[in-house]
Amino acid sequence: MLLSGITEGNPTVQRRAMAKAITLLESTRADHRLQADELLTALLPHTGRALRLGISGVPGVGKSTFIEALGLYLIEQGHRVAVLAIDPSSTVSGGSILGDKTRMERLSVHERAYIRPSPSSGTLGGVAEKTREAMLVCEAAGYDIVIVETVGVGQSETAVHGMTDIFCLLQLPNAGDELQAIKKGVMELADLVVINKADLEPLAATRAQLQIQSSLRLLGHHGNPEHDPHDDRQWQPTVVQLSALQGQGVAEFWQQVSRFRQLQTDNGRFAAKRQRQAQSWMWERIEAGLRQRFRDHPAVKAQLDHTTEQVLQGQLPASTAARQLLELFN
Ligand SMILES: Nc1nc2c(ncn2[C@@H]2O[C@H](COP(=O)(O)OP(=O)(O)OP(=O)(O)O)[C@@H](O)[C@H]2O)c(=O)[nH]1
Repeated sequence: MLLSGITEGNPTVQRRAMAKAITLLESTRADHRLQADELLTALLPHTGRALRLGISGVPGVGKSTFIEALGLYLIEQGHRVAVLAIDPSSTVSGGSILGDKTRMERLSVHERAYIRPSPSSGTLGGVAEKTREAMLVCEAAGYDIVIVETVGVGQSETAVHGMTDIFCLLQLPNAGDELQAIKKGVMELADLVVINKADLEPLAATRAQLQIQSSLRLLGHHGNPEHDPHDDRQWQPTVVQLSALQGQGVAEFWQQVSRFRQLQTDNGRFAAKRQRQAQSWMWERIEAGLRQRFRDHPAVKAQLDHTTEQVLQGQLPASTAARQLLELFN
């Protein structure tokens, strides 16, 4: 029922089915998880056709303004747009700052848009897993552009980068910010850097664009040794200027995204990246699952505190402790 509601339902039925499916995916009950896995497997043949776009940037850089402008532009072009979010703070506070519907007032009420806030509990890995699964639901429902948004802090950017086809980093025009991004290692993740609020400081925006463009050339794409900065059949990370507030530069931004898609499809990297992502996703979840089972194992549970204390007191080498605990798990 849920399956046909998602793939074939009229807009109202579909929206309800999507919300139900995503709630099911986010549930922690074991029986729900079984149903969710069945649903995902059934949905899989209907997925994979959307473009998955990751967007990050520090609070205040203009993500919501940009996503709203981009979303409305894409809808005008005939697309259907889903917006999902990974908010690391939600895992701590239980509340979500991202994906709040009031932030994108026009987009959120549009019938060709679907906006879902960040799942609000669990580890970052868990939250990312649920978002990735929600993305599949959106794709099965025929949304051909899926935007996954995150704030420019911590590991959440790596998570979003790991589930999207193209990763865009929003930056402010004033100098200095780009250096921070380079330091944090986020710049290497970016396929496309957007200097937003270019209307406020046009000169600074141009300066930032040039600076970042040359840093990106130095960094090499994603630290990938196979990347050749002179090969025009490969995507070269690009910097664009934009004013989300005035809607200026949105079409140019989309042109770049389309060029990325075309180029990377032609050279085989688009498909290869998705395969790599699926594989590392599988391993990440296996590792997370094993860690949880290890912690829940009765014999390990009984011994863990004591052994940890011994390691802390310098009475037992950490590696020996690990071996002993793993022995108990066996
Ligand atoms: N001048 C100008 N202001 C902008 C532009 N884009 C966004 N703003 C303003 O910047 C402020 C922050 O924008 P948001 O879109 O809420 O920023 P955000 O990054 O989504 O921030 P959070 O929603 O807190 O994560 C708002 O007051 C916007 O109106 C722009 O291109 N030019």
